[in-house]
Parts: sequence; C-alpha cells; structure tokens
Amino acid sequence: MLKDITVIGVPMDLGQMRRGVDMGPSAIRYAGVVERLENLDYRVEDFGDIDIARPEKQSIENEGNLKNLKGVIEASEKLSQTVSTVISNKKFPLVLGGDHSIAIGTLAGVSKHYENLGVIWYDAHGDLNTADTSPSGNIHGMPLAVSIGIGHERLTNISDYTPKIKPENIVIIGARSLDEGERELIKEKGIKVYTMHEVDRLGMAKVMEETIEYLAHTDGVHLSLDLDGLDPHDAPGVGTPVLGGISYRESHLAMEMLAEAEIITSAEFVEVNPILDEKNKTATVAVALMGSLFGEKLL
Ligand SMILES: NC(=[NH2+])NCCC[C@H](N)C(=O)O
Ligand SMILES: [Mn+2]
Ligand SMILES: [Mn+2]
Repeated sequence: MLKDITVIGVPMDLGQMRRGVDMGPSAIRYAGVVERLENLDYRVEDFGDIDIARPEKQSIENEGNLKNLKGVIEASEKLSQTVSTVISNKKFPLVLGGDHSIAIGTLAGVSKHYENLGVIWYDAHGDLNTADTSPSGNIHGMPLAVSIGIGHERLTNISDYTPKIKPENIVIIGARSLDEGERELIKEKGIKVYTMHEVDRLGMAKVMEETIEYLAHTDGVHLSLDLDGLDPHDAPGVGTPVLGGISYRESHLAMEMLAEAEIITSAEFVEVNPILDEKNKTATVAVALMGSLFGEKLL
C-alpha cells in the first residue's frame, strides 16, 4: 500500500432524506482517523471537505424519481476531480462520507486510473436501483448501478465516461435488503453477492478468501464500505439500518485479510450519521476498521 494517504471529507446528505449524515466526516475525524493512520507510519494529509450545496440553497427540483439530482451531480464532479488528482500524485485516496451517493464521484475519479478496477461493496444494500426501480428516489440507493452505466445519463456520465466498472469486477458483501429491481439486475449481470446467508454459512474468512481470489485479475480494488453493512448493534449511527448484519469482529477480520492481501488501492467509508449515533460509536468503529485495513496488528 502507498505510504501517503490523503483524507477527503464529503459532507454529503443530498442522496437521502435523513439530515445529519453530512456531519459524518467531522465525526470520523473526531474519532481520530489521522492520528490512527499516522501511528501506523503513514504520511497523512487531510484535504478538508468537498464543498456541498446546502439543500435550501440549491433548487430542490427532483427530476422524476431522483431527489436532489442537481446537487448530487455537482458534488460528484468535484469529488471525481479531487480523487483523480490525489491518485495522480501517487497518494491513496481515503474518502469519508457522507451518504453513499458519493461513491458515484469517487469511482468516477478512481476508475480513470485503472484498466480493470475491482470493487468491494460492503453493505446491507445493493445500491443497484435506478429512478425506475427505486422505492425512495434516494440516490444513495443507486451508486453501484450508476457505476456500471445504468441510470440517469447525467449520473452515469460524470467525468465524461461510462461505465466506470464492469459487473464482473464487483463483489457485494453483507447484503440483506434488496429491492425487486436490484435482484433482477444482479441476476441479469451476474454480479457476485455474498448475502448474510453466505456470510453465516461460509464464515467471513472463506468469504474474504474467495473475494480476493475472485478479484485477482483486476489491477486495483476500491473498497466502498457502508457502515450499515455492519449490524446496527455495532454501528447504530446510520440512516437505513437493517438487523442481522456483519459483526464488528467479522468486519475486523475482513479488513485484516484485505490488508494482508495488499489489494486495496482506494477506499471510502460512508453513511456515518452522528445525529443517529450513540456517543460517536459508529465513527469510532469506522476508524478502528480503517486501522485494520491499513495494517494495524495486535502482535
Ligand atoms: N446507501 C444506502 N444506505 N442505501 C440504502 C438504499 C435503500 C433502498 N434500497 C433505496 O433504494 O432507497
Ligand atoms: Mn447500505
Ligand atoms: Mn450503501
């Protein structure tokens, strides 16, 4: 892994309807992300936050079933450029959310630099909706579909190219809430999914071994970790919690195995909402997992 990390905050809450997730980056910084990584001998630079339009200032014109479309497009373009510059400067981009719609911009910025980018989508949800299949109109339920080129053209075409990733380069881990249209898309595209059923049945060690093997042909792997992939007992500060999730322990093991495999080339931690949290527990969990992802060991 690169020895230089650039932390990028994205105080984004336009991709869903619960306020407070825009404070995610602050909560994660407060939980000590920079210090944690510096202690592992990384040089860490904090870029600060991407500027996000406030909902009241921008036109809340919803286009069809796409809430805050304009604000999400603007933020995605900015984030894409910032992430791309960080990679050009040979630094590891570590993106702090913000709701999961930010993955549209992150992946737009990352994927330009790879021929064959892999993505690990650690999440209770598939985030594979489009305006036509979404039950909510919330764009945070759509970024993975957008990244494979499915969805509103202004979203799929962020940074003027599409698609960002190939369906066969995706592994979803922790799924337990999928909408009908998402299930169809998964089948149609043959996307690899480890639902909680497989996590329980195989165990996290096997899931990660298989995931690492499955992505062996890629030339970079982005980790998109939605804190709601974890069980709400361990990560309560999220806007769309779903019971029966991945445990804190399993998540540490997953991160440790990724660190050992040395395959992760960019990462984002999203959906931390301190307003819904218990004493910043979820941001603290996020930082602990980052520690393991970047090679922290007990002995
Ligand atoms: N990134 C997330 N937390 N996504 C939740 C999506 C929930 C639901 N599937 C929707 O489309 O609205
Ligand atoms: Mn989710
Ligand atoms: Mn998500």
